[in-house]
Amino acid sequence: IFPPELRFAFLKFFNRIFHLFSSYCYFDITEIDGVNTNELYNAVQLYLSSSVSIAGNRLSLTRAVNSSSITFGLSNNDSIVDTFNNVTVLWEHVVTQRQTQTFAWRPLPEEKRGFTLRIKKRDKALILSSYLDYIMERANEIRRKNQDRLLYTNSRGGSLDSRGHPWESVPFKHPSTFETLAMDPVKKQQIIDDLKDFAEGQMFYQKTGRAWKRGYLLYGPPGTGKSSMIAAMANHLGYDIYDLELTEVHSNSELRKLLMKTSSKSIIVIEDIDCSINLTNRKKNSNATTQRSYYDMETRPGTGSGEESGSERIFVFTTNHIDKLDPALLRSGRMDMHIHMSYCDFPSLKILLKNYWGYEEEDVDDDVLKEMERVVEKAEMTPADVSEALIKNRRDKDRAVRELLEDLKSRGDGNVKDGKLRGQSGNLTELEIVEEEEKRAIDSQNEEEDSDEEEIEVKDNICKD
Ligand SMILES: Nc1ncnc2c1ncn2[C@@H]1O[C@H](COP(=O)(O)OP(=O)(O)OP(=O)(O)O)[C@@H](O)[C@H]1O
Ligand SMILES: [Mg+2]
Repeated sequence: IFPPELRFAFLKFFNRIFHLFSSYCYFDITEIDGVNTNELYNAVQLYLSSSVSIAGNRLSLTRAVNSSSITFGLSNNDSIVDTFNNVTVLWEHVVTQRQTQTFAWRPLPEEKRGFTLRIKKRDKALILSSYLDYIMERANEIRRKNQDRLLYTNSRGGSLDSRGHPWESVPFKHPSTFETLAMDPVKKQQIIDDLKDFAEGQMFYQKTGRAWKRGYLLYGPPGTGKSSMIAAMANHLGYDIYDLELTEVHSNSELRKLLMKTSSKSIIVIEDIDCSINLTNRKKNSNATTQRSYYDMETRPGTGSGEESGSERIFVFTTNHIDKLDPALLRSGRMDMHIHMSYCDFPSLKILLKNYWGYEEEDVDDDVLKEMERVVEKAEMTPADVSEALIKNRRDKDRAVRELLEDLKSRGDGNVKDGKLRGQSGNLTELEIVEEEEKRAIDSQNEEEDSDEEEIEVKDNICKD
């Protein structure tokens, strides 16, 4: 009845009035912007799939290629509430049918999808840009965590692949997590907290002008979980692992190339660092410095990947013999945390019982548990040994536990008899002497570190002034 022009004008007018009185503003984020895919759309989708307490009763599920996890999403025309900095916003997923195209170079999907964000007008300035930044950041993180990890190795001894990369990669599927890692829970939590502070510390590193890196030294006998710890770190953070085989590196420039080709948010691992040293010492001049400088080198401006403060790297070194390490390697700034992985103690034993048998503390006979607590440290069994004992009798849990206890007892008695442990007299045994020496070596390093740190602080202050 009305001519279309009039109808349109009326609608426009009505809309304007409506918006004038509405206390909300709306932002449309369409999936396809012109012909390009809108990155923000994907980010919002990922973000909503994880961080919002999902209350909608219809969710869509997706699983990406190369991923082992499933993500939830908002179904068509559903909405969801989110809060950011105490501001509440509403997201709506809007899906409409697209008009059929007669011809297009690149056919568009039949449905037109988009998110509409509703924010109170008075909150707009407060949060909009920081909220969107936050969403992009979270989405990247989720993307990384959903993807399977990669393990890179330099076993080709310096030769490059067809694309000029010195690293070879395979999917990394180590199941170890901090939950399954058997070690003192307090120490474990310290490490988790340290990783968290580091991963979230970009601002700190930028502000202080320090390279965004952290070094961990894991030491202890074989089978105590050093490699498992590295896997747990990678799984926890969602980082890839670069397993750097130093014996395959022939020069500093080669090492530099390798380090330059590592990506940000990765863990660079150098296992058995004491063995690498023995080997490299043979060729004195070029390589004696190698083991020390790889850690420093990567972070010097101009030698890194070119995006210094934004590129985040964790170095992990492992050794069975901390006493054989070059003292300079233990010095300030090179290792931020020394982590002693040791024989199975009672808390670790309980974790292993839970891993393998699903045992909670109350499931195991009280007397057996007490007996285990009494003997486990004397037995000096590694978590690897205990794990082995636990899976030996897969079909008979009770028997497995009984046999493990017997095993612990006999080893413990043997150790006491051989005088390997602290005897009645309180004298230190051979083993403990080694441990004491390790501790002393580290303590003296720490002291040096402290004084070095003071020096750095002074320098920092001078710079500030
Ligand atoms: N702390 C632990 N928590 C859980 N499982 C462990 C632990 N330590 C060892 N294990 C078990 O033993 C196996 C071997 O351990 P892992 O390779 O981590 O030891 P390692 O300290 O790296 O030894 P090496 O010095 O020989 O490299 C692991 O795959 C795991 O099943
Ligand atoms: Mg190992």
